[in-house]
Amino acid sequence: MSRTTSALTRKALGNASPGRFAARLIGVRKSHRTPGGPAVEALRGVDLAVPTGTMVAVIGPSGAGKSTLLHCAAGLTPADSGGIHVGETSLSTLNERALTRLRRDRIGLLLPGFDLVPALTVRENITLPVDLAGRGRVDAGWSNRVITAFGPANRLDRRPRELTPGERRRAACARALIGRPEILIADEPTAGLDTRAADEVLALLRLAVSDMGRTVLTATRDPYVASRADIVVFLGDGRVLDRLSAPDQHEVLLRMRRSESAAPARHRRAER
Ligand SMILES: Nc1ncnc2c1ncn2[C@@H]1O[C@H](COP(=O)(O)OP(=O)(O)OP(=O)(O)O)[C@@H](O)[C@H]1O
Repeated sequence: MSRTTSALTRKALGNASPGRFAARLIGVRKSHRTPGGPAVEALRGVDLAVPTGTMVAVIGPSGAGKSTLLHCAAGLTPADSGGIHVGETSLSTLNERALTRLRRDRIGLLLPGFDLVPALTVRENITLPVDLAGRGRVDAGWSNRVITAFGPANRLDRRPRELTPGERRRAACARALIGRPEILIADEPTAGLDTRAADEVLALLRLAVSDMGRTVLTATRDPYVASRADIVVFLGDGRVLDRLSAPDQHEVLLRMRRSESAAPARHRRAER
């Protein structure tokens, strides 16, 4: 993206009318500092808009900055510079307490390592966030919809170890949806699953958008997963390299290859 286009994109994103976007990142930069080592620039000025009621997939190779982007969008990691908005709220205006409340009330998280609690049943796992936050915050109708969306009713009173890996991931997905979040942020939601199980998880994410009116921001390395999104954003070396609407898998693969071959040249230019 040229400097002028990027500046225009930032202006457009910054002026976006309220409600149109569930999340916006405007010129976000983020470096990771390691003790004694050089800082790693994970995001180098990322502009990204996630339209309300869509599924947006960020795709890129390992180290492209996908997880850092998702963590910044979720308010889990502060950006070094740039703007991050969830709905109309600018994260930089929030203190730690308000940020915690925003994450609890408005964002659903499906992140690696967010495993189910082994001692609880599937139903208890799914409703855990609302039970911890205090009953009554979410209406029974919504809870029932989410529990039904998880899938087989006869699995609800089982422990996580009795489920298939796909069912466990779907339960984690339902748990992320139970608080009726404006946006569900899912990092590699199908990682480690076979095609069938991955399809079941993707079906639930699609349902969250089409039937439940949620917005999904996800990250993946898998072109098939990305092709199930409404918009695909290609990330490489901490930059947005390309975007694609209404993707098909073949086109995602083509653009991935194109982005990957363009990235080193871009990188070389930036270092001069
Ligand atoms: N906590 C951290 N400390 C130091 N460097 C980090 C940290 N987290 C990420 N990085 C570095 O930042 C860059 C982007 O990492 P990130 O995990 O965001 O990429 P990714 O696209 O999600 O990769 P993957 O697909 O492998 O998860 C990488 O070079 C990574 O090594």
